[in-house]
Amino acid sequence: MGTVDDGWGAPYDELTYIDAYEQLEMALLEPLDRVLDKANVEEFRPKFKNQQNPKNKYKKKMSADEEWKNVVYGFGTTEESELSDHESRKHYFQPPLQMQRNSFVKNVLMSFKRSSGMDITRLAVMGCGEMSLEKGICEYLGSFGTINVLSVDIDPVTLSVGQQLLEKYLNFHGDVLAAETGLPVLMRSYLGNILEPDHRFADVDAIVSLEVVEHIPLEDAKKFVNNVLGVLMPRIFIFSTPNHEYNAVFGMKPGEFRHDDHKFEMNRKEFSDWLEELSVRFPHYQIDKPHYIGMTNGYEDLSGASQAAVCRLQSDLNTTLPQNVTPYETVGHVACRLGSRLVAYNLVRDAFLEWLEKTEFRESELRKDGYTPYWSFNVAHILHHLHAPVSFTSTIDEKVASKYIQGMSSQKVFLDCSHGINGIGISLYQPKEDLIATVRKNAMKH
Ligand SMILES: C[S@@+](CC[C@H](N)C(=O)[O-])C[C@H]1O[C@@H](n2cnc3c(N)ncnc32)[C@H](O)[C@@H]1O
Ligand SMILES: [Mg+2]
Repeated sequence: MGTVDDGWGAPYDELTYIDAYEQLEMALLEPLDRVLDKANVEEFRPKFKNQQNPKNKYKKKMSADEEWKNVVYGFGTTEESELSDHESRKHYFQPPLQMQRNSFVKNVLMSFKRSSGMDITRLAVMGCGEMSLEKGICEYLGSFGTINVLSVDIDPVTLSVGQQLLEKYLNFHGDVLAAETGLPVLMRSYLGNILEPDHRFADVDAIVSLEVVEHIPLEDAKKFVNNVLGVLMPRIFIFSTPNHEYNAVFGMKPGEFRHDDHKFEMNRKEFSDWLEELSVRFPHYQIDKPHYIGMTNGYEDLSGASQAAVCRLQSDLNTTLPQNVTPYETVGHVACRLGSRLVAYNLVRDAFLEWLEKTEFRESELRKDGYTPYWSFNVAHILHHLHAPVSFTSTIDEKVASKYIQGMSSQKVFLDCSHGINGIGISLYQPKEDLIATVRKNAMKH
């Protein structure tokens, strides 16, 4: 890999890409420690909490909250008001709070990558839940220089839902992701308790844990954070938790928690005191003052709905956790195939050039059914000249390859599907040398 002058993108060469793809395919063949029962995503949505505790679904919510919504937005009760998770009533925040938290993480990681000049090769998400963050940031993973994402959660049902939603997302956005710059990313999920450190999570550059600590008793939550900063020691750690004072905005009574499963909620002073304590205890981390996420007009004095900590490792310390400490079980893996379009394009280009050099254009094979005499060639034959593992070449579609060839030849080649195959046509009056020169010139840059 070359150096990046402005800290963005990554000028990987073809070989690096192909190697990465090959490694990815191998990793996807590794057996999982456990296969999770497939959870029913439809039933599970919209909130995991209701699913775990179906009674909550029918609990009537306070009217103060509904009144507030009426006042501010002029609409009445919706299904959302039946949710036990107050903040997820999306009308409070535009964009939704969850999305704002994800983009906060994206921005912090982007600037961390830029200022440190180092790739965030491995990124871990602890208490990943439905993998909202994973979905939200996958298109940026190339800019971070990420090739591995590790996600862990203790709840197999949530994890199964997360896996399914992530896979759906990756498939649906496959084309966009393929056009992004970056190496392919292996996204692996683990079943485990974040209170127990696992060496694979000690070996990462960044750890993110959004809205998780408050779901664990305070003492354990502190133990978890101490483990991250003292044992796992990532280069950057980001975690968030609700700002309890902000519950007033949702029309909640003082002391009432935002979510039934919360074991504690902190006000701004408690959270900032916690971060002070951490700074003293872990002097090798520089810990920012709390960041606030999710604002509502008229409530500026309450700062924001979520409070987040950003901790950056100051010295070149590494974990002392032994490699054989791996309590988490691997339960899934999926590929985010960033950059594959560029690789495919350049491979097709090399194949086309090689084919052009080796193929004789014989007079006897000229077709005369067109406006001018031309040769028609089967694209499949050109693709025999692809030099890459089958696992990759098999993902290159013939039709798409024909379009690439048409583009790289500056339209000096035309698409010819008139003979029942994916073909390209080359006119008798198109000099071969000129065609080769054009294709050489039209390399797509990483
Ligand atoms: C409110 S959800 C947040 C999910 C996700 N981070 C997000 O931002 O959407 C909290 C998650 O923490 C997980 N969790 C709670 N205690 C845990 C533990 N001890 N180990 C691992 N995960 C835990 C829960 O299963 C749940 O999925
Ligand atoms: Mg929560």
